[in-house]
Amino acid sequence: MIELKRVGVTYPTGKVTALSDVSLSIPAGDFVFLVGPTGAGKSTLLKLLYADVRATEGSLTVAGREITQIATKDIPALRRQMGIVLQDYGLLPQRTVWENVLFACEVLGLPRKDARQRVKERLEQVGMLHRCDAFPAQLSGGEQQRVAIARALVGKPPLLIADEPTGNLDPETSAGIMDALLAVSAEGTTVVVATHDKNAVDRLRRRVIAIEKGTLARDDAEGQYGYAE
Ligand SMILES: Nc1ncnc2c1ncn2[C@@H]1O[C@H](COP(=O)(O)OP(=O)(O)OP(=O)(O)O)[C@@H](O)[C@H]1O
Repeated sequence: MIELKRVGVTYPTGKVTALSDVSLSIPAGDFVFLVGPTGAGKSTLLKLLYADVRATEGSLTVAGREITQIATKDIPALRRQMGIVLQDYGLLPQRTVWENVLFACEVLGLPRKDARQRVKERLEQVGMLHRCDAFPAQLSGGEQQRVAIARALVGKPPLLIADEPTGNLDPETSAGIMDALLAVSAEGTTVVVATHDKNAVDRLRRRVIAIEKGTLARDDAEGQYGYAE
């Protein structure tokens, strides 16, 4: 599903090397936590996967395609293969929960009848169907993040990328969000989650890839959070 070969990223601004010599392979269906101190390069690694930043060294394949030199015009097609969940939820404030998820279906060009069924299924899966008429401002952070996950998944993408999805949430709500991601993984979706959520990583004991100072420090099959902060 994901293959990085000796990938490096140097941002042009200030010549910051965010990643160097990172090689890793994530097979389809894997659930991976990406951990590491602030500034280690986790977001950069995720951004590479959805072609928001480009590799300046090495090569990478995502969802079966070589994307090292992907043309800008081909990026929307790549992103249709994945759901992306970020820390700030990114819901449209003027639209209801239902409309937010339906909008993602429209962007994907799904037939209307099919779309309604999928919106219902996904909101049910994340436990938010009962709030389908609410606007984002009427929801808690955890509820908004659940809706964001439903929206990311409505196109049934083979890959889900989440960047600190529980960053602003209390431990109990975070646990619920992580369990929702695990449920998605159980359906066969490949899930990659960058997180500082020690509780979740230690509780779920999944594959843990640790990045430190832009390099791959650790890759454990049933890993734990710990690294020197
Ligand atoms: N657009 C950019 N231009 C220049 N430097 C950047 C840019 N984005 C990130 N960096 C730098 O690249 C390095 C890695 O940043 P990145 O955001 O990937 O870290 P992170 O591990 O996700 O951190 P955090 O846990 O705080 O989110 C940092 O030194 C950061 O300052």
